[in-house]
Amino acid sequence: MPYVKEVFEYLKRSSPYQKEFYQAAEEVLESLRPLMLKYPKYRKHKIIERIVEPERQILFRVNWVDDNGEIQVNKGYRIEFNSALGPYKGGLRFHPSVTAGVIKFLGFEQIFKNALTGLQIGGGKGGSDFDPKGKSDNEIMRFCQAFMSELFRHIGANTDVPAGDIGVGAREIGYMFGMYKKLANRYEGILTGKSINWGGSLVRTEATGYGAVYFAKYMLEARGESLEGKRCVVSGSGNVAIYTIEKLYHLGAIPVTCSDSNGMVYDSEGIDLVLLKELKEASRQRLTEYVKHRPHAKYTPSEEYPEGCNGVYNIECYAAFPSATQNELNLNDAKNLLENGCFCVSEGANMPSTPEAVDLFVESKICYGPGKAANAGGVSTSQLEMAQNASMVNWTFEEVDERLAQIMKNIYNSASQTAAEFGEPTNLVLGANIAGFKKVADAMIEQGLV
Ligand SMILES: NC(=O)C1=CN([C@@H]2O[C@H](COP(=O)(O)OP(=O)(O)OC[C@H]3O[C@@H](n4cnc5c(N)ncnc54)[C@H](OP(=O)(O)O)[C@@H]3O)[C@@H](O)[C@H]2O)C=CC1
Ligand SMILES: O=C(O)CCC(=O)C(=O)O
Repeated sequence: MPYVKEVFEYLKRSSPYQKEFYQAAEEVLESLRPLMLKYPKYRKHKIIERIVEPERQILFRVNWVDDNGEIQVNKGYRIEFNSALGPYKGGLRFHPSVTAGVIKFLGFEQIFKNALTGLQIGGGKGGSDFDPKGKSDNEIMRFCQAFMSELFRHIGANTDVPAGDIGVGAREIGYMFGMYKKLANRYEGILTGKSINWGGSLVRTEATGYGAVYFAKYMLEARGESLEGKRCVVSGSGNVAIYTIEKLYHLGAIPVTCSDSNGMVYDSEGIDLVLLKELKEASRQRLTEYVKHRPHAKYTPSEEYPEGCNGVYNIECYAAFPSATQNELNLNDAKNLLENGCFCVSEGANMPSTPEAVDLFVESKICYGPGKAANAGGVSTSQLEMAQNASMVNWTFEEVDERLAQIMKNIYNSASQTAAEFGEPTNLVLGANIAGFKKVADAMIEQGLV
């Protein structure tokens, strides 16, 4: 269909140098071909042309002072992509690799992910090229305050509700919330991922990792399989990776790897979760420390990974949980996984697999859960936090966890039923993209040209 191609060419011309955004947009647009043929109304209302343009993009300067008294300057971003289904919702990423194109890809994915949850949340994302690594706690606080001193005028409990992502966890959310409260003179739910002591929800910390494992469980159950007793590989060692590992243990699986940007750990006896939490959540150390406490485990620096490969995906496993960052799993990695018997890939990270790797997973008909479906547990639980804030109640851990599991099941059902409706029952990329798009597109039509 030349129409989709034209929109894609337009995007490249009008938003130059945003390769991650083109990648995310191309995957969605390609999936939409059968839907566009079946329902001409989407073309009539120019939904594709409208949905690829953010409703608003905010780019701002962030000045702050480091511990040596030097002035530092970073870029801040918030993209308010689509509000057809509710207030803009999506995390903030602090990482030196952040660019306008990275934030745009993340915001674009967020529209469809949030729609899939079935909850009333629109799509947004934000962040900064600030590098939290090696910064003192005071530097982190001053940066977060400076960032919020501009962001506060754009967000609101019913307007735009950011949360965490790479480099933004409970500590950063706390500092940003404090600054918002001071500037706005209001105590309200303008961020999620807050501490339990002052408005957070139980399970939000665990939600993305738990959700990715629940999603794998539902994909496998549909094929008469399970994770019990199975060896699994996990990449990353941040929030998503840690709670993926935790839930894998709950289900009787054996997670044997984790990684950071410098290298990976292979622990054939299973990752020591208490140790990993201590190293990453409490003392913020590198994974090289892990093997000092677990001498039988093997640490491989990333320079020693087989050429063109991510070492994590070279380990024999039944299921893989990419939980670090975009494009961390390429075609070589996908081939290695399949050759080593991997039958299930559930993406905790956003767009961790390259397009060639995605194609191979889809062709091979393994259980493949794309990020916008498999990692939607985080944002879903953020919405549960918003619901608790709005009604001034607190739900128990079990209550939130049950709702999370049910939401992940609904997402799986919606993606797989849509995939079946369009003639490719195992293709959850197709199913997730069409199901998410349709919800947003119908809302856009019903709300008129705004
Ligand atoms: N937190 C959430 O609720 C959600 C997160 N996600 C996605 O999950 C992924 C992980 O996020 P999260 O766990 O929150 O972030 P964290 O900052 O807690 O952890 C990120 C982990 O990924 C590693 N990593 C980051 N960048 C790279 C890179 N370029 N190469 C190799 N490793 C890298 C980090 O290693 P190092 O410390 O060395 O940088 C770290 O181990 C991201 O894709 C995020 O968008 C998706 C949905 C919700
Ligand atoms: O919890 C949220 O609002 C957003 C989580 C997020 O950034 C994501 O789903 O990628």
